[in-house]
Amino acid sequence: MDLKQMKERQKHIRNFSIVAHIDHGKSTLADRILEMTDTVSKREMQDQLLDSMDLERERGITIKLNAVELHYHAKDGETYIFHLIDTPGHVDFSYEVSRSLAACEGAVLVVDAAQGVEAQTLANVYLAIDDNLEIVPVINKIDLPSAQPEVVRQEIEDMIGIDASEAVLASAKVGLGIEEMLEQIVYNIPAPTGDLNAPLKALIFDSVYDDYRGVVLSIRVVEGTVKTGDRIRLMNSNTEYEVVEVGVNSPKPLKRDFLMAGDVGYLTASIKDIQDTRVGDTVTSATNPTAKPLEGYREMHPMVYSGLYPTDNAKYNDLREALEKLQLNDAALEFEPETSQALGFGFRAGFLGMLHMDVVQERLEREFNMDLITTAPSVTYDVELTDGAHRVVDNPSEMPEASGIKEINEPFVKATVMVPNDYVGPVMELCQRKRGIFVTMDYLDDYRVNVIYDIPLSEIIFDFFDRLKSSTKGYASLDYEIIENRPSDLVKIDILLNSSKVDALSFIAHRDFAQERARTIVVRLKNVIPRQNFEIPIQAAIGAKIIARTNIKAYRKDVTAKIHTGDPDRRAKLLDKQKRGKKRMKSVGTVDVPQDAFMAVLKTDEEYNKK
Ligand SMILES: Nc1nc2c(ncn2[C@@H]2O[C@H](COP(=O)(O)OP(=O)(O)OP(=O)(O)O)[C@@H](O)[C@H]2O)c(=O)[nH]1
Repeated sequence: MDLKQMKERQKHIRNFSIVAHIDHGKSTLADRILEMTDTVSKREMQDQLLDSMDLERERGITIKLNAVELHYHAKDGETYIFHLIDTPGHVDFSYEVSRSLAACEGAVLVVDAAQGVEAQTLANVYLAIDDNLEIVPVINKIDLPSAQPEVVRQEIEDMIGIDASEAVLASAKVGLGIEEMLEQIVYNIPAPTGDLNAPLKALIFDSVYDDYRGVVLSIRVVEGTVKTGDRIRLMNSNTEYEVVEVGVNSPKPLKRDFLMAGDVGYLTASIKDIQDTRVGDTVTSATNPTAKPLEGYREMHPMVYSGLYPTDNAKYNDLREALEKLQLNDAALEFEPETSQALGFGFRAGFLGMLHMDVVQERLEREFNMDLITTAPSVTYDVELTDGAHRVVDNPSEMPEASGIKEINEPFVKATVMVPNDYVGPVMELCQRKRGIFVTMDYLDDYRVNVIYDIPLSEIIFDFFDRLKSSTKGYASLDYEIIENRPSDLVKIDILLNSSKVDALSFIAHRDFAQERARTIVVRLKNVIPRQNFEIPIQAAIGAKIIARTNIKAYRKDVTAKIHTGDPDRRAKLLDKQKRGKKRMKSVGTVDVPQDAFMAVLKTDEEYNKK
């Protein structure tokens, strides 16, 4: 292809993302686009094709971003090359959103015609506006009887401040408005303009590890071109490789001769060392390098930490390898080795939020066959000691002795809850119960309010979101950002099983709630730890002072007798069942402790209320 042809091709490229609040229909809309552009044959069409991980399909949420190349035959008779980059909508994953937006010139903004603009719609669209992307508004789900497209159109104008007079009225479900949206993408989103003759400059916006090909980089070429055999350099890690293959996802990988400025595709170069590739890094030519790397991504910092331990201690190295591979396409995941007296060798891992934590744990179990014990999540505390020194504590068991502490500071977030008028009461009640400090309340229109509170992050990460949803019949939406550390009157509570302290069960609570919580937790532990042939006392203590206790009674008769059955098949089955049941248990001293026990600290309010 000569330069003139390349220039012509570049004019026909459109790079865009779809941004929306969770469940407003991004994935369904992406599926319709794939159909309309004949990218996938009907036979291959599987609902929500872009959500490639099983986990995503099961949970119905988009987590990893995916880029596909599509060809659209527009009404003007020309064929356009679309690169569609999917983005997640959940509050935990906004870092992924900013990654995909950096590879685009435009964004399709999807708003549910019945729900209207929600907290995450705003957060995500502002990321796009900050990046100077052209916005194509789409009002989706107009097939719903409760749809109010005109109200929502006005909302987009008032709340986001963009022109929505041309907003596409669509139904991804029944396939309405899809062509109009594709036409608007062609006309409203600008073609990329990167210099085709300049030295190669490409942004790594995602990467995955493939056993055969090594690291597969997802790149947006900003300037120049790249082809098989080129020597490339990763600028931040300062390593060089020879390109083995370039191509696009269509959505299956499709080999190409080259990628040029404006293209979004993949690149492999037999990169075996995962540490070398960093999302946000710039790829350039080793022989003719560009002077300055692209601006990387905003770094994301984990907010929640938990311990990950293999149930089988021999699997420690497998767990490390699995974490390294996951980290490759999950820039926000952090981990470091940790030892626990109770659990042995494992890792302390940092996550963006609870969903992120769940997803990582599930991926470790499914994709890497790990059997894990995870400890209750904790935030990071800044502890000022009496000698003036500061210590950062992300593991409750490492909290220094109370006598050595001057002050404990915990992270606070500014939480914005968008809710219909009628539910303001329950929302405020919930925020107060979670130690929230009221900031302000803004009426958005006649029926909706933004309620703003400063709340300790530790209260948000547990069950706040579930509670918010259930107390507002699902109408509230939440967005939050970390603001600062503030002093709180916090104490560490230790749990003793059979009189010995189990470090992995320690937790931090506000002094006013400590006793109540301790009581709840010992009862929960009693319910989840199986009886053994001796009595097991469970105690909760602050320092040397016991603040709650209960006992797990011993077995009365030998239930193992039950498996002495004559039928060998049946016996094998029973033993097998027993083995499986045992899997997610860890022997702590003389007591077998199941996974549930380590999460007991998370279940809070139901038990309080029951009392
Ligand atoms: N009635 C109706 N339902 C729709 C429409 N589009 C999507 N849905 C439904 O809305 C739900 C959410 O759709 P998704 O496409 O999974 O939403 P999403 O925004 O991709 O969600 P995340 O990927 O989790 O952020 C699904 O049950 C869809 O079937 C539509 O036009 N009309």
